[in-house]
Amino acid sequence: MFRLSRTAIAVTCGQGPVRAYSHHVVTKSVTLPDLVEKYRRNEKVVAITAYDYITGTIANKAAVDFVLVGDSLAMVALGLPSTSTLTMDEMLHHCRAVSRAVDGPLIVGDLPYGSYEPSDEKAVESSLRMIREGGRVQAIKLEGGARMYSRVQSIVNNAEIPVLGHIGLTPQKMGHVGGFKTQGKSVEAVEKLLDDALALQDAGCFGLVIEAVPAAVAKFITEKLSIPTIGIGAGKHTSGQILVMPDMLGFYDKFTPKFVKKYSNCLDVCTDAVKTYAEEVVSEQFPSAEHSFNLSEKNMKAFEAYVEEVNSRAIEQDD
Ligand SMILES: Nc1nc(=O)c2c([nH]1)NC[C@@H]1CN(c3ccc(C(=O)N[C@@H](CCC(=O)O)C(=O)O)cc3)CN21
Ligand SMILES: CC(C)C(=O)C(=O)O
Ligand SMILES: [Mg+2]
Repeated sequence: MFRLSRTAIAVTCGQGPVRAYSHHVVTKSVTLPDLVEKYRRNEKVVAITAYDYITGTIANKAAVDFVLVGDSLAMVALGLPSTSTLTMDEMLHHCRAVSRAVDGPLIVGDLPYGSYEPSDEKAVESSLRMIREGGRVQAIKLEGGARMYSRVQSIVNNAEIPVLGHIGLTPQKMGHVGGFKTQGKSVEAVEKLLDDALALQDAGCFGLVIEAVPAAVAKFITEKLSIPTIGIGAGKHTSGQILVMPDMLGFYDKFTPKFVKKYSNCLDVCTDAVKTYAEEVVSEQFPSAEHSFNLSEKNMKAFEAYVEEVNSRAIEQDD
Protein backbone atom coordinates (compact mmCIF):
# COMPACT_ATOMS: atom_id res chain seq x y z
CA MET A 1 0.00 0.00 0.00
CA PHE A 2 1.22 3.45 -0.84
CA ARG A 3 0.90 6.32 1.58
CA LEU A 4 2.17 9.90 1.42
CA SER A 5 1.22 12.37 4.12
CA ARG A 6 -1.52 14.80 3.07
CA THR A 7 0.76 17.73 3.80
CA ALA A 8 3.48 16.36 1.56
CA ILE A 9 1.05 16.04 -1.32
CA ALA A 10 -0.41 19.51 -0.72
CA VAL A 11 3.10 20.99 -0.60
CA THR A 12 4.09 19.14 -3.67
CA CYS A 13 1.19 20.18 -5.81
CA GLY A 14 1.59 23.83 -4.95
CA GLN A 15 5.17 23.92 -6.20
CA GLY A 16 6.44 23.49 -9.71
CA PRO A 17 7.57 25.53 -12.68
CA VAL A 18 6.26 28.77 -11.16
CA ARG A 19 9.55 29.11 -9.28
CA ALA A 20 11.57 29.04 -12.48
CA TYR A 21 13.49 32.16 -13.39
CA SER A 22 11.72 34.23 -16.01
CA HIS A 23 14.56 33.88 -18.53
CA HIS A 24 14.07 30.12 -18.61
CA VAL A 25 11.84 28.50 -21.14
CA VAL A 26 10.10 26.03 -18.90
CA THR A 27 9.34 22.88 -20.78
CA LYS A 28 8.16 19.95 -18.71
CA SER A 29 9.32 20.10 -15.13
CA VAL A 30 9.34 16.99 -12.98
CA THR A 31 7.14 17.43 -9.90
CA LEU A 32 7.05 15.42 -6.70
CA PRO A 33 3.79 13.74 -7.74
CA ASP A 34 5.60 12.65 -10.94
CA LEU A 35 8.28 10.96 -8.82
CA VAL A 36 5.66 9.31 -6.64
CA GLU A 37 3.81 8.12 -9.75
CA LYS A 38 7.02 6.56 -11.12
CA TYR A 39 7.53 4.77 -7.84
CA ARG A 40 3.94 3.48 -7.87
CA ARG A 41 4.43 2.17 -11.41
CA ASN A 42 7.58 0.39 -10.25
CA GLU A 43 9.77 2.46 -12.56
CA LYS A 44 13.26 3.33 -11.32
CA VAL A 45 13.86 6.89 -10.14
CA VAL A 46 17.08 8.37 -11.56
CA ALA A 47 18.96 11.00 -9.61
CA ILE A 48 22.40 12.58 -9.79
CA THR A 49 24.22 15.35 -7.96
CA ALA A 50 25.08 18.71 -9.55
CA TYR A 51 27.00 21.64 -8.12
CA ASP A 52 27.15 24.44 -10.67
CA TYR A 53 25.92 25.65 -14.06
CA ILE A 54 27.88 23.06 -16.08
CA THR A 55 26.99 19.99 -14.02
CA GLY A 56 23.42 21.32 -13.81
CA THR A 57 23.32 21.57 -17.61
CA ILE A 58 24.52 17.97 -17.94
CA ALA A 59 21.88 16.68 -15.53
CA ASN A 60 19.21 18.73 -17.29
CA LYS A 61 20.16 17.51 -20.77
CA ALA A 62 20.30 13.90 -19.54
CA ALA A 63 16.77 14.49 -18.20
CA VAL A 64 17.19 12.73 -14.86
CA ASP A 65 14.22 12.76 -12.50
CA PHE A 66 15.82 14.83 -9.79
CA VAL A 67 19.06 16.67 -9.14
CA LEU A 68 20.57 16.81 -5.69
CA VAL A 69 22.77 19.78 -4.91
CA GLY A 70 24.72 17.60 -2.50
CA ASP A 71 26.93 18.85 0.28
CA SER A 72 29.51 16.49 -1.26
CA LEU A 73 30.26 19.66 -3.22
CA ALA A 74 32.52 20.53 -0.29
CA MET A 75 34.84 17.74 -1.42
CA VAL A 76 34.31 17.45 -5.17
CA ALA A 77 33.77 21.12 -6.05
CA LEU A 78 35.71 22.93 -3.32
CA GLY A 79 38.44 20.39 -2.54
CA LEU A 80 37.77 20.35 1.20
CA PRO A 81 38.72 17.20 3.17
CA SER A 82 35.13 16.55 4.35
CA THR A 83 31.61 17.94 4.12
CA SER A 84 31.46 19.15 7.69
CA THR A 85 32.72 22.73 7.22
CA LEU A 86 30.40 23.64 4.36
CA THR A 87 28.19 26.63 5.26
CA MET A 88 24.57 27.37 4.43
CA ASP A 89 25.62 30.44 2.42
CA GLU A 90 28.00 28.35 0.31
CA MET A 91 25.28 25.76 -0.25
CA LEU A 92 22.79 28.42 -1.40
CA HIS A 93 25.35 29.91 -3.79
CA HIS A 94 25.70 26.51 -5.52
CA CYS A 95 21.94 25.87 -5.48
CA ARG A 96 21.38 29.10 -7.40
CA ALA A 97 24.05 28.19 -9.97
CA VAL A 98 22.46 24.76 -10.55
CA SER A 99 19.03 26.39 -10.74
CA ARG A 100 20.10 28.54 -13.68
CA ALA A 101 20.75 25.38 -15.71
CA VAL A 102 17.99 23.04 -14.57
CA ASP A 103 14.40 23.48 -15.74
CA GLY A 104 13.39 19.83 -16.13
CA PRO A 105 14.46 17.72 -13.16
CA LEU A 106 13.24 18.49 -9.66
CA ILE A 107 15.96 20.10 -7.55
CA VAL A 108 16.65 18.91 -4.00
CA GLY A 109 18.97 20.91 -1.72
CA ASP A 110 21.14 19.11 0.85
CA LEU A 111 21.05 20.82 4.25
CA PRO A 112 24.68 21.28 5.34
CA TYR A 113 26.06 20.05 8.64
CA GLY A 114 25.00 22.29 11.53
CA SER A 115 22.05 23.87 9.71
CA TYR A 116 19.35 21.55 11.13
CA GLU A 117 20.76 19.53 14.06
CA PRO A 118 20.52 22.12 16.86
CA SER A 119 16.70 22.49 16.94
CA ASP A 120 13.45 22.10 15.02
CA GLU A 121 13.33 25.89 14.65
CA LYS A 122 16.79 26.01 13.12
CA ALA A 123 15.86 23.15 10.75
CA VAL A 124 12.71 24.99 9.60
CA GLU A 125 14.63 28.25 9.18
CA SER A 126 17.37 26.57 7.10
CA SER A 127 14.80 24.76 4.95
CA LEU A 128 12.97 28.02 4.30
CA ARG A 129 16.24 29.69 3.30
CA MET A 130 16.84 26.84 0.86
CA ILE A 131 13.49 27.59 -0.83
CA ARG A 132 13.79 31.38 -0.67
CA GLU A 133 17.47 31.79 -1.56
CA GLY A 134 18.28 28.53 -3.33
CA GLY A 135 16.86 29.34 -6.77
CA ARG A 136 14.58 26.55 -7.95
CA VAL A 137 15.17 24.21 -4.99
CA GLN A 138 11.84 22.55 -4.20
CA ALA A 139 12.74 20.02 -1.51
CA ILE A 140 15.46 19.50 1.06
CA LYS A 141 17.46 16.51 2.28
CA LEU A 142 18.86 15.95 5.74
CA GLU A 143 20.89 13.13 7.27
CA GLY A 144 19.90 10.98 10.22
CA GLY A 145 17.32 8.45 11.40
CA ALA A 146 14.71 8.36 14.15
CA ARG A 147 16.33 11.17 16.10
CA MET A 148 15.43 13.48 13.18
CA TYR A 149 11.73 12.69 13.64
CA SER A 150 10.67 16.08 14.99
CA ARG A 151 12.97 17.94 12.56
CA VAL A 152 11.26 16.27 9.58
CA GLN A 153 7.79 16.75 11.06
CA SER A 154 8.44 20.46 11.63
CA ILE A 155 9.81 21.07 8.13
CA VAL A 156 7.03 19.10 6.41
CA ASN A 157 4.10 20.26 8.53
CA ASN A 158 5.07 23.77 9.62
CA ALA A 159 7.12 25.01 6.65
CA GLU A 160 5.38 22.70 4.17
CA ILE A 161 8.65 21.82 2.47
CA PRO A 162 9.12 18.24 1.20
CA VAL A 163 11.92 16.32 2.92
CA LEU A 164 14.13 13.54 1.57
CA GLY A 165 15.68 11.47 4.38
CA HIS A 166 19.16 9.92 4.33
CA ILE A 167 20.21 6.83 6.29
CA GLY A 168 23.00 4.27 6.28
CA LEU A 169 26.33 5.97 5.74
CA THR A 170 25.74 9.59 6.71
CA PRO A 171 28.94 11.41 5.70
CA GLN A 172 28.31 14.59 7.71
CA LYS A 173 28.49 12.59 10.93
CA MET A 174 31.14 10.16 9.79
CA GLY A 175 33.74 12.30 8.10
CA HIS A 176 34.96 13.55 11.47
CA VAL A 177 34.43 10.41 13.54
CA GLY A 178 36.49 7.79 11.78
CA GLY A 179 35.92 7.45 8.07
CA PHE A 180 33.27 6.32 5.64
CA LYS A 181 32.22 2.75 6.47
CA THR A 182 29.59 0.40 5.07
CA GLN A 183 26.52 0.29 7.35
CA GLY A 184 23.90 -2.32 8.28
CA LYS A 185 26.13 -5.37 8.46
CA SER A 186 24.90 -6.95 11.71
CA VAL A 187 21.30 -7.94 12.51
CA GLU A 188 21.27 -5.25 15.23
CA ALA A 189 22.38 -2.67 12.69
CA VAL A 190 19.67 -3.77 10.23
CA GLU A 191 17.08 -3.52 13.00
CA LYS A 192 18.21 0.03 13.71
CA LEU A 193 18.16 0.92 9.98
CA LEU A 194 14.59 -0.35 9.64
CA ASP A 195 13.53 1.60 12.76
CA ASP A 196 15.11 4.72 11.31
CA ALA A 197 13.51 4.21 7.90
CA LEU A 198 10.02 3.68 9.34
CA ALA A 199 10.40 6.68 11.65
CA LEU A 200 11.41 8.96 8.77
CA GLN A 201 8.51 7.69 6.66
CA ASP A 202 6.13 8.29 9.54
CA ALA A 203 7.53 11.78 10.10
CA GLY A 204 6.58 12.64 6.52
CA CYS A 205 9.64 12.10 4.30
CA PHE A 206 8.66 11.69 0.64
CA GLY A 207 11.62 9.36 0.08
CA LEU A 208 14.86 8.09 1.62
CA VAL A 209 18.44 7.99 0.44
CA ILE A 210 20.07 4.74 1.58
CA GLU A 211 23.85 4.94 1.38
CA ALA A 212 26.48 2.20 1.56
CA VAL A 213 24.50 -0.76 2.93
CA PRO A 214 24.50 -4.36 1.65
CA ALA A 215 22.15 -4.91 -1.31
CA ALA A 216 20.04 -7.48 0.55
CA VAL A 217 19.52 -5.07 3.45
CA ALA A 218 18.51 -2.18 1.18
CA LYS A 219 16.08 -4.53 -0.60
CA PHE A 220 14.55 -5.56 2.72
CA ILE A 221 14.09 -1.96 3.84
CA THR A 222 12.69 -0.90 0.45
CA GLU A 223 10.07 -3.66 0.70
CA LYS A 224 9.01 -2.50 4.17
CA LEU A 225 8.43 1.09 3.06
CA SER A 226 5.67 2.81 1.10
CA ILE A 227 7.94 5.67 -0.01
CA PRO A 228 10.73 5.39 -2.61
CA THR A 229 14.29 4.54 -1.59
CA ILE A 230 17.15 6.12 -3.53
CA GLY A 231 20.26 3.98 -3.26
CA ILE A 232 23.93 4.91 -3.43
CA GLY A 233 26.07 1.85 -2.78
CA ALA A 234 22.89 0.00 -1.79
CA GLY A 235 22.48 -2.49 -4.63
CA LYS A 236 19.92 -2.64 -7.41
CA HIS A 237 16.72 -3.27 -5.45
CA THR A 238 16.13 0.27 -4.22
CA SER A 239 13.40 2.34 -5.94
CA GLY A 240 16.03 4.51 -7.60
CA GLN A 241 19.72 5.37 -7.74
CA ILE A 242 21.89 8.40 -7.17
CA LEU A 243 25.59 8.98 -7.82
CA VAL A 244 27.99 11.86 -7.28
CA MET A 245 28.41 13.25 -10.81
CA PRO A 246 32.18 13.94 -10.75
CA ASP A 247 32.70 10.34 -9.51
CA MET A 248 30.72 8.67 -12.30
CA LEU A 249 32.21 10.99 -14.92
CA GLY A 250 35.72 10.17 -13.75
CA PHE A 251 36.44 13.77 -12.75
CA TYR A 252 37.33 13.27 -9.09
CA ASP A 253 40.72 11.72 -8.35
CA LYS A 254 41.05 11.85 -4.54
CA PHE A 255 39.25 8.54 -3.96
CA THR A 256 36.58 6.40 -5.54
CA PRO A 257 34.07 4.53 -3.38
CA LYS A 258 33.58 0.89 -4.42
CA PHE A 259 29.98 1.59 -5.42
CA VAL A 260 30.95 4.12 -8.11
CA LYS A 261 30.88 3.01 -11.74
CA LYS A 262 32.97 5.27 -13.94
CA TYR A 263 30.95 5.96 -17.07
CA SER A 264 33.59 8.25 -18.48
CA ASN A 265 37.16 9.32 -17.96
CA CYS A 266 36.59 13.05 -18.01
CA LEU A 267 39.64 14.05 -15.98
CA ASP A 268 41.97 12.40 -18.53
CA VAL A 269 39.93 13.49 -21.54
CA CYS A 270 39.82 17.10 -20.35
CA THR A 271 43.47 17.18 -19.26
CA ASP A 272 44.47 15.93 -22.71
CA ALA A 273 42.38 18.69 -24.29
CA VAL A 274 44.07 21.40 -22.20
CA LYS A 275 47.51 19.89 -22.95
CA THR A 276 46.79 19.96 -26.69
CA TYR A 277 45.68 23.58 -26.39
CA ALA A 278 48.94 24.44 -24.59
CA GLU A 279 51.01 22.74 -27.32
CA GLU A 280 49.11 24.52 -30.08
CA VAL A 281 49.60 27.91 -28.46
CA VAL A 282 53.34 27.28 -28.24
CA SER A 283 53.53 26.01 -31.85
CA GLU A 284 51.24 28.84 -33.07
CA GLN A 285 48.68 26.38 -34.47
CA PHE A 286 46.13 28.10 -32.29
CA PRO A 287 44.44 30.45 -32.96
CA SER A 288 44.14 29.89 -36.68
CA ALA A 289 42.11 32.14 -39.03
CA GLU A 290 38.99 30.15 -38.17
CA HIS A 291 39.16 31.37 -34.58
CA SER A 292 40.28 34.91 -35.40
CA PHE A 293 38.40 38.04 -36.46
CA ASN A 294 39.21 39.38 -39.90
CA LEU A 295 38.76 42.82 -41.45
CA SER A 296 36.61 43.14 -44.55
CA GLU A 297 38.47 43.86 -47.78
CA LYS A 298 37.41 47.52 -47.71
CA ASN A 299 38.35 48.05 -44.06
CA MET A 300 41.60 46.17 -44.60
CA LYS A 301 42.63 48.60 -47.38
CA ALA A 302 41.91 51.60 -45.15
CA PHE A 303 43.71 49.96 -42.25
CA GLU A 304 46.81 49.21 -44.34
CA ALA A 305 46.90 52.81 -45.59
CA TYR A 306 46.62 54.02 -42.01
CA VAL A 307 49.44 51.74 -40.84
CA GLU A 308 51.65 52.98 -43.67
CA GLU A 309 50.94 56.59 -42.71
CA VAL A 310 51.70 55.98 -39.02
CA ASN A 311 54.93 54.19 -39.90
CA SER A 312 56.10 56.92 -42.31
CA ARG A 313 55.41 59.58 -39.65
CA ALA A 314 57.56 57.60 -37.24
CA ILE A 315 60.39 57.63 -39.77
CA GLU A 316 60.08 61.42 -40.21
CA GLN A 317 60.43 61.87 -36.44
CA ASP A 318 63.54 59.68 -36.39
CA ASP A 319 65.23 61.97 -38.96
N1 LIG B 1 33.45 12.04 -4.31
C1 LIG B 1 32.59 11.68 -3.38
N2 LIG B 1 31.73 10.66 -3.62
C2 LIG B 1 30.85 10.26 -2.67
O1 LIG B 1 30.05 9.32 -2.94
C3 LIG B 1 30.83 10.96 -1.44
C4 LIG B 1 31.75 12.01 -1.25
N3 LIG B 1 32.59 12.35 -2.22
N4 LIG B 1 31.79 12.71 -0.11
C5 LIG B 1 30.78 12.51 0.87
C6 LIG B 1 30.36 11.12 0.91
C7 LIG B 1 31.44 10.19 1.41
N5 LIG B 1 31.14 8.98 0.70
C8 LIG B 1 31.92 7.84 0.72
C9 LIG B 1 33.29 7.93 0.69
C10 LIG B 1 34.08 6.80 0.71
C11 LIG B 1 33.52 5.56 0.77
C12 LIG B 1 34.42 4.38 0.79
O2 LIG B 1 35.53 4.48 0.33
N6 LIG B 1 33.99 3.25 1.31
C13 LIG B 1 34.79 2.04 1.29
C14 LIG B 1 34.24 1.02 2.23
C15 LIG B 1 34.66 1.31 3.63
C16 LIG B 1 34.34 0.20 4.58
O3 LIG B 1 33.21 -0.28 4.62
O4 LIG B 1 35.24 -0.21 5.31
C17 LIG B 1 34.81 1.44 -0.10
O5 LIG B 1 35.64 0.57 -0.35
O6 LIG B 1 34.02 1.87 -0.95
C18 LIG B 1 32.14 5.45 0.82
C19 LIG B 1 31.34 6.60 0.79
C20 LIG B 1 29.99 9.16 -0.13
N7 LIG B 1 29.98 10.58 -0.40
C1 LIG C 1 25.66 11.21 -2.15
C2 LIG C 1 24.45 12.03 -1.93
C3 LIG C 1 23.30 11.23 -1.47
C4 LIG C 1 24.75 13.18 -0.99
O1 LIG C 1 24.27 13.30 0.09
C5 LIG C 1 25.69 14.21 -1.47
O2 LIG C 1 26.12 14.19 -2.64
O3 LIG C 1 26.01 15.11 -0.67
MG1 LIG D 1 25.11 14.89 1.24
